[in-house]
Amino acid sequence: MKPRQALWRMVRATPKLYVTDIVLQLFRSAIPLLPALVVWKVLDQYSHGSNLTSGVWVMVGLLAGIAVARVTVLLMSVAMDAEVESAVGSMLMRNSFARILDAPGAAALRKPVGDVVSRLGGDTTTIAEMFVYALMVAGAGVQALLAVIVMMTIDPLVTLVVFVPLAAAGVLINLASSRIKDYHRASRLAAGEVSAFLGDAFNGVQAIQLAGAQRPIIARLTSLNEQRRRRTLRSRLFTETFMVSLWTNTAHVGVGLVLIIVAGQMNEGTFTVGELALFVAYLGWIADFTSLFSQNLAMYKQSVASLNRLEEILPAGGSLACLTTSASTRLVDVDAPRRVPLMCLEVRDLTFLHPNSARGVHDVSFDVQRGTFVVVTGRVGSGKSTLLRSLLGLIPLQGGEIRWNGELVTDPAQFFVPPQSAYTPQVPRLYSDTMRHNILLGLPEDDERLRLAVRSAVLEQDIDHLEHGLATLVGPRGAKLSGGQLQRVAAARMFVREPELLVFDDLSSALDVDTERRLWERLAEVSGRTCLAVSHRRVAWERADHIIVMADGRIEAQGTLEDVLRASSEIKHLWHEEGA
Ligand SMILES: Nc1ncnc2c1ncn2[C@@H]1O[C@H](COP(=O)(O)OP(=O)(O)OP(=O)(O)O)[C@@H](O)[C@H]1O
Repeated sequence: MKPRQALWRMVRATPKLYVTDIVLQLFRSAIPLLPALVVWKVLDQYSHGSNLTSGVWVMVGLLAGIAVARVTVLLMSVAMDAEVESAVGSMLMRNSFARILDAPGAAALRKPVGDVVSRLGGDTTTIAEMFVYALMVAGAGVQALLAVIVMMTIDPLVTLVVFVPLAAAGVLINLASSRIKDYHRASRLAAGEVSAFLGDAFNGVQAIQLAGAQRPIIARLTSLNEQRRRRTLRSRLFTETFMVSLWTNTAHVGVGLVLIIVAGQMNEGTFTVGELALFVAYLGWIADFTSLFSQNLAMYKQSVASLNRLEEILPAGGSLACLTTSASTRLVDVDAPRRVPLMCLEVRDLTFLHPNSARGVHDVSFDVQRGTFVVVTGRVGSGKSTLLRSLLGLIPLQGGEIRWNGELVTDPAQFFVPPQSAYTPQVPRLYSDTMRHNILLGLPEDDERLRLAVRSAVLEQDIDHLEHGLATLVGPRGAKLSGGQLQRVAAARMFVREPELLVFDDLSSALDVDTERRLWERLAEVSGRTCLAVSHRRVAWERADHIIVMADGRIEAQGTLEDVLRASSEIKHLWHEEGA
């Protein structure tokens, strides 16, 4: 789909809004033409010897009435402009978000987070402003047309002369239009690079400090900022200063030409003072239209660049068509899935290889029965996380099938969410909010349920020691908590949802042995809980009903602890390492 078609699709999505705005724009533009008409007629009557006293009062009355109408329409149309701007901006943001969130959970963004945020903010604003300007230009165009018609009825020759310099400027602007797009693209790219760099720097503050790399980081930021400054300045100078001044000055040349041509006619009495007043006033409006038109042309070119930039952040398969669709998205009409009590989860020949390393998991098959504790173990890089992620639909399955009580799960990403399952990744994400809100994450307040979840996650003592308990703010991404606390807040977030299947990816990395042991003990306190957990600790293996040992992306052995200790050299190795 071409950008032009995509923009038109957005108009068709909410036609009433645009029609209302354009009607208001027509009034907003037509009313300012009236004062010059009044002044023209009054001055002409005066030139023909009428009494000015009564005419002045009529003129004042009419001008006052026009002024009131003008202000009223102006206020209404400004309010409607804001509606259009927010409709366009929110449609683009909502659709971009919906597509990004529709991608498998663990799929990486196509651009750094900072750059994505910059595009969602800056580029959507560029497009939304272009729409508002386009509607203003439509009104101003009708205004200019009406002005030209009135001027033509007075003196066609003088009117045509005015357009010669404007036409020349139009050709110049057309020649420059591709440069406008390139300059805008370069300036937005530089802004995105600064945001992306800042995002990465904030994420890696500790690494930067440990490496003593503050100076080079600041130097790099300074150079990126300088590049952004230069490119933004070039883009603005070219579009705003050069183009606007070209149009406005050309219009002024037109006024000069009118004055030169009509000077002789006024002497002869064929061009009146009233007509001159009207020409000068209307030329001003025509100049405004041409200036607005040139700005809008520039904005259109910038919007095309911005639309392409938004398209670039969509996951594979995303296009301009999905950015500009008016169909409601999952973001607004998502329904909580119906609980389907788990009896047996069957995984058969599950395969996923990471595209850039060709490593992952091959032909993995196992069962998880209701109420059992299944532990996945293996050395670093043996495929444990990939196994959990592909099972849960966070990365797309390349082969194999998953059955829940015998029924094929066709879309794991949609299915493996609460109340069916909940998952704690190796590095859980918390939000800059209170501990309570991080655990509930939108669930209705229920103190008893919360207390049980906190107990199951072995978090109660930590909360008792915090000054504000559950109301403690955890800081950005939970930065005020230790790694172990962070893991357990995320675990409590799972428990409070009481899912059919609890999935943990490697609590051992952040918890000491004793805390991990207590967590598995508490897991068993509530009967019927089913859990699939990655762990390489004896405390987990000893409680496990079933152990899956991974080696090089395949299952080396599975069964009870006794079974796997007999059959697997991997777990023997890990067992001795653990003991040591
Ligand atoms: N995003 C990725 N791109 C390319 N290869 C990857 C990616 N993630 C993992 N791998 C590779 O896939 C294999 C399995 O990785 P995985 O993270 O599943 O192992 P793991 O057993 O969970 O390791 P750990 O104990 O360190 O968490 C490894 O060889 C790893 O290098």
